Amino acid sequence: MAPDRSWIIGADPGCDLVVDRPTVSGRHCRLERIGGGYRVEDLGSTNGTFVNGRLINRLTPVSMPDAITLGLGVPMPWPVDEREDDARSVIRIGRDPDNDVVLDEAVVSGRHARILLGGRGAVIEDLGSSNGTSLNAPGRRIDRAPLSASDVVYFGSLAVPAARLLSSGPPPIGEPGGADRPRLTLSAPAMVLGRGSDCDRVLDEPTISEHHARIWRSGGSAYLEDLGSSNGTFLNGRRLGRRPVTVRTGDVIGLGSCEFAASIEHDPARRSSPGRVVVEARGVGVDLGRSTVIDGVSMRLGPSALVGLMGPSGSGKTTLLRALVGDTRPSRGAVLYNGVDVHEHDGGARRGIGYVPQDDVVHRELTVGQALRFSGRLRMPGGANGPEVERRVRSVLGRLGLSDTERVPIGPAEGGGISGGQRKRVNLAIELLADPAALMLDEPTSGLSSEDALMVMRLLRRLADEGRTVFLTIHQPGLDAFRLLDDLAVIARDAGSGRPGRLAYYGPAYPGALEFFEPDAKPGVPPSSDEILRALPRQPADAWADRFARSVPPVEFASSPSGRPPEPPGVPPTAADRLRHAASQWYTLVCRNLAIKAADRGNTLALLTQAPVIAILIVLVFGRGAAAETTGESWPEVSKMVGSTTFVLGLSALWFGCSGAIREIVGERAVYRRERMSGLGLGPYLASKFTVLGAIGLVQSVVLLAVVHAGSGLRGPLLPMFGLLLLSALVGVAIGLAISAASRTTEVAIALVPLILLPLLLLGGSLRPRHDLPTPIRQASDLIPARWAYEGLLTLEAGRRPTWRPPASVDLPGRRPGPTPEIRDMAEHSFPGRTERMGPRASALALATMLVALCGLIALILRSRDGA
Ligand SMILES: Nc1ncnc2c1ncn2[C@@H]1O[C@H](COP(=O)(O)OP(=O)(O)OP(=O)(O)O)[C@@H](O)[C@H]1O
Repeated sequence: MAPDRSWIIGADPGCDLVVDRPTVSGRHCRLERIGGGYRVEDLGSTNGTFVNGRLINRLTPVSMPDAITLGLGVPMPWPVDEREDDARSVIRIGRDPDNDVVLDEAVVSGRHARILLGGRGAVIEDLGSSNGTSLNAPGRRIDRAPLSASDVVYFGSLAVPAARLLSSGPPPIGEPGGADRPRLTLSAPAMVLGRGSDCDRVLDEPTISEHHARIWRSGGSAYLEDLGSSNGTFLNGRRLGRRPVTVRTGDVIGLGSCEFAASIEHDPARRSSPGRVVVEARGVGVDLGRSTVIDGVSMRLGPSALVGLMGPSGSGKTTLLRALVGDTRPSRGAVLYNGVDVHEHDGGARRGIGYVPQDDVVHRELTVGQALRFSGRLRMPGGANGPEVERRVRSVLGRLGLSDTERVPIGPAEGGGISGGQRKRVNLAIELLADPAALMLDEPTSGLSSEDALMVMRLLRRLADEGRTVFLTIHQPGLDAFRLLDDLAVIARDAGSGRPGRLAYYGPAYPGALEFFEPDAKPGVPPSSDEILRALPRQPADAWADRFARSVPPVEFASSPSGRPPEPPGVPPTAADRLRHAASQWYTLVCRNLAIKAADRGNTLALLTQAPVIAILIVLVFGRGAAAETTGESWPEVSKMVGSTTFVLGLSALWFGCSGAIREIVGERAVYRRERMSGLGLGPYLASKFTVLGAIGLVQSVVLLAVVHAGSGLRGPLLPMFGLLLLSALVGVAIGLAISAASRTTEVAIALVPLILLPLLLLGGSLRPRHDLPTPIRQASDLIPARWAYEGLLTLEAGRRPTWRPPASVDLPGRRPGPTPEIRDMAEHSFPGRTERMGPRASALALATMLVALCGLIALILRSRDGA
């Protein structure tokens, strides 16, 4: 009898029903409608056609409730016309608020598409949208196509994983899986089934084990797992192995001799905003130093997806993450954020991404509340005002369970600070202040206990469910944490080969990744993410990468910006706006610096006491040797005292400035780097450092001069001397900041100190008079700020000592013969041609020039590190 109608089903585009899966053959099977029923025939496919778990080799009668699978577990889609009556529910998708899934994006039409959910799978239909609906690549437009959870649907150019859409549908109408089977409804995140009284669903049947199976929801899908039962767990007639399998509404779950129809209830949080951001890596390669760390990485991070990145230590996870957030510029390829190249558009795109680096991006001296408020003022878009920042800080603290720690200093934990897990959450909280649409985190669970790690992962799961794209590097997560991931990316790199890390896998995390790497299945041992890392060394990284590339269709990218640009093009800021913004950043940073100094009492006390202590020491060492008339000292004694005292004065001011600044930048490098990515200006940053350190230098200069001037009997004019000391202190600050900016660690910065201090001493002009130095060294000494401070202070002092004459017997070596062996002579001798008018001016000018040059140098160093 001839069929009424027939459909060819397979992977070839010309088939009536296209199922584009690696295990499905080009023309896989034929479905026929005949009379009131259907029959199916395999067309010589490689992997076979199965009906209710049995391989068929001839025309086999089937009906809609039968489980028909193509190759390795791919459900056969029913022709949509046939299924219309069978469709148990419809998910409407579009921009209009009355859709089941609302995608509030310009590229999405009001009523864009719908998904028909039937007993055996789903079909998506475009509803005549303006920008079309495509499947798995932006260009592959469809009017109607079968849909599975692993597909990515493009609404215009906005990509949304199908898993997210399928989990958003309304509850099915009618009895799933046939009216004759009892329904097994998953409404909680997880459910254990078995005979034991502690099970979530107690099934008192002799063929059911104490703890028989578990069913749980994760990342938009539901999974069924056998818990080592005696009589097995079945899904649509196939016995489960050790690994969990995806379960959908309508599937038939068999436990021992009992059968149930699965009904997966949907998570209402997923229904409104499946996400706004697509992050794409297009063939990204990064060279660092002389080695290529990663190469050819292409991936697309969909909206509201929680994606993990695993790989052996040193494989390039952090490098990839930093390229994705715009912190490291790829040597090859590009990173796009909603179609905008993050590295080309300096600000906007980058600022839309929340990035939590491995190192803390908080000052440990501050309390949790202070850290968040300062960060909020610096980072919240559009220069948010005080009440807005306050509201946002309170809301974020509450959401992350940190309200109780608001007044607790951040760290260290052993010094009464918050715990490691709380600190990770504070770092995350800082990012959430600006409500980013994408969040990238470098090892957010490292160093945490398994409970804390799970808590952080649950938090990230929630953030992804709210519509964010969340991407994190992770080392060997526990099974519960691993299950929370939607997708997993794995980087493989051959240890010691010098070859780059390659993308070895990117796809569903659990159990998909375990299946891909085919770890050794040990009966009774629960599967674990460690098996992936153990499997990697079995093949070279290139072999994994090739195998992965063969297993999935090549990634295609949107050719035009996909979705909403990261920052709506508003009115460009005027010069006045920019100035106001810079002033606000400067003010916030000054307040934060002061708060840190106030909290860091030990360090600040040391900074403030060093001036009086050193001043008293100078007086004690040199006594009143400079007050010649009163002590009756001889000429060389007095000139030596005056020379040494003025030299040590200038040197101390320089030193105070330098030592106060040496840790300032290097000590907060991670914070600076992160804030710079989110729009911190270099000008306000440097200005804030000079403001606070300059104020400290000012107090120190006043104390130093007051004590030494009075104690040693100096006669130089106070105000000009103070001006020179303050300038010296500022140059010292600039030297300290330059060392701090150039050093990778605080230890390196401190190790560089003698390199600075000793030339100041040796070439300053006091230990060895300048004119005695060989010519090149003398010329080099003009670059030494201590020499200028000395000249200025000495000539000021000389100007006030015109008449004193030493005993005739005294002779100063190298002194010009003549009758006036005054201190003026010594100044003239050391700095020929400088009068008491010229000397201080030349010194001030030289010091000011050095200050400006050093500021330029610090800015250059910091700028060169921006993209490093
Ligand atoms: N600035 C740099 N210059 C040269 N090589 C670098 C630089 N930064 C990192 N590398 C090298 O790149 C490789 C990858 O480093 P990366 O930190 O990305 O690895 P990872 O997978 O995150 O490691 P881990 O898991 O240990 O954190 C390492 O071999 C590292 O030594």
